[in-house]
Amino acid sequence: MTTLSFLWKLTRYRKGLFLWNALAWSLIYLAPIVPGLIMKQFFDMLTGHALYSFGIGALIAFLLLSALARVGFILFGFMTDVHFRFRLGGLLRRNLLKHVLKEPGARAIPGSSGEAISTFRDDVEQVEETVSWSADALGMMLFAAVSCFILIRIDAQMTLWVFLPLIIVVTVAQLSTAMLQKYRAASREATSRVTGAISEMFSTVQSVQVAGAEDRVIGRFKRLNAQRREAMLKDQLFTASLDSVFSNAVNLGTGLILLLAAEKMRGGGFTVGDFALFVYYLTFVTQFIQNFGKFMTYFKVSEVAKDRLLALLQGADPQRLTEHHPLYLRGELPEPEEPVRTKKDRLDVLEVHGLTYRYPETGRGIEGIGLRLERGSFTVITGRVGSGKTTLVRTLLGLLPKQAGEILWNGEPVTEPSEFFVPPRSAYTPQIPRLYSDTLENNILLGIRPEGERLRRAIRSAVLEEDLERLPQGLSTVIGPRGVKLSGGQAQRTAAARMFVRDAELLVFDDLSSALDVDTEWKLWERLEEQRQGAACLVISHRKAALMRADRIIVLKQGRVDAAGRLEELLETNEELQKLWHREE
Ligand SMILES: Nc1ncnc2c1ncn2[C@@H]1O[C@H](COP(=O)(O)OP(=O)(O)OP(=O)(O)O)[C@@H](O)[C@H]1O
Repeated sequence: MTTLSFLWKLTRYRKGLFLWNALAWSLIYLAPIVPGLIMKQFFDMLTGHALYSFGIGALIAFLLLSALARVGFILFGFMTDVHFRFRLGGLLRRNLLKHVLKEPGARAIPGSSGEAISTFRDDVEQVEETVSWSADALGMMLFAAVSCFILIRIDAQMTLWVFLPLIIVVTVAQLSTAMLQKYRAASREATSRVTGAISEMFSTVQSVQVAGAEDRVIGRFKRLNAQRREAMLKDQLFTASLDSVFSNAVNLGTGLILLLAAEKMRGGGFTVGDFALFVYYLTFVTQFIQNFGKFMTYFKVSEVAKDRLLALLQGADPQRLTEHHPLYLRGELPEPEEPVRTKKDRLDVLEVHGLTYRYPETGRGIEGIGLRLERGSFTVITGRVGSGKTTLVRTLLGLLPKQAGEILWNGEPVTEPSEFFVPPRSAYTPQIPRLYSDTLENNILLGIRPEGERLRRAIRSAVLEEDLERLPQGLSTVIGPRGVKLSGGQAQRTAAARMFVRDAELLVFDDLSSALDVDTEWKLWERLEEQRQGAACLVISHRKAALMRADRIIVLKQGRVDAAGRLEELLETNEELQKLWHREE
């Protein structure tokens, strides 16, 4: 997608608003034409060259009126501009966020969250700026055309001297854009790395303290800042140099005009009013040249911004970035849609054949996994640390992109696991639950409104009801960023309640019980048994409470299925399971 078509598609999102904006800014830029002509009239009146004769009072009234009209246009222009660019930025951020939330978890963003935030903030703002400046560019061009017409009629040669600097500036700007783009990309990259480091530091405070790595972390942060300073300096220096080229070219032109005008006035073919008009318009022509250069710079820089925005899409259709969707800026927000359960969603049997995923960085992962889950079954995946348990469930659920294998839901192939394995078909609790700084209730519900007793039942199944009584405001307790006000076990059970309240057909637990004491874990599995109404459970665990309950155990070793069967047989035949079992003892 070219930058021009990208910006054009965005502009079309609010055509009407853009037209109003373009009209307002055209009027703002055209407005100085009028006082220029009034001034010419005034000086020609003084020297007796005036075509029409007005009193001084009338001229002052004209000047005041034109100034007032310009103030009105500016007010209107700023209003349309703010509304227009806010919607454009909103659309871009909405489309990006929608894409990020739809991608499989492991692929959601290509870099760190800090880098993504910098793209959401700075690059979107850059694009807004460019589109908003296109209205200015239009207004400036109109002013150039009209003033040029008036000035050429007075003196064509002089007019050339006004516009000559413009041609120089445009050429210089064109020639240097490639370099500017390079410096801008480098400075944005360096800023992203600094933001990324800040977000990493905040999210790993405890690990840094435990490892005693404060000095090294700060050292790295300082190095990143030094790199950013260097990149920013180059970027700013180059931009400022380009600016000074623009303004000096214009100053040079001004000097030439003054020399030429003096000569012509002595000859008598040029009135004082003409001179006043040239000098007056020159100020605006200067602004025009500088601003037009600025617009061209913005245009080039927005190419960098566009590329960084597209990088967040990770190869998805670029058109997704500019698709037109409502933003709901006024009135009530639409209710989130609760998934409707259909007959096809019911799980009778889930089969997996030859499932493979290897992490590109380490070449480790899972290879050729097969499994079969029937309605109401309880399957445990077990194995040593690093044997591939988490990779298996994440690949099955589409949170990692499978590299080979087939997944069949009631015999039907699942083509997009990341879109398919969501409630009401499936719900998942990861090893480390993701909780938010909100109330416990909102953390469990995440926007849905369960009817009747569903929430209370989910809380009971997750063995959370006693904790609720002890929390100061029960379900309305705000649990702090990432749920820091909860214990590890409470956080895991909150995540479990979030899963249970969705009444899914397939419940996937990744080591849910790792932070639970033995009694609580027994209670949890027992209550789940009473409540789950035919849902199949896929549970990663090496704990006895889960293994003893399993209809089928799958033992993983180095990414492959080492053995599968019931506990009693495996305890006799499988060495891996024997070791895990005895370690538990
Ligand atoms: N993000 C990653 N990038 C590269 N390699 C990874 C990544 N995550 C895991 N691995 C590797 O893949 C293999 C399987 O990891 P996985 O997390 O699936 O094991 P696991 O059995 O779930 O371990 P645990 O019991 O610690 O949760 C391991 O060798 C691990 O080093």
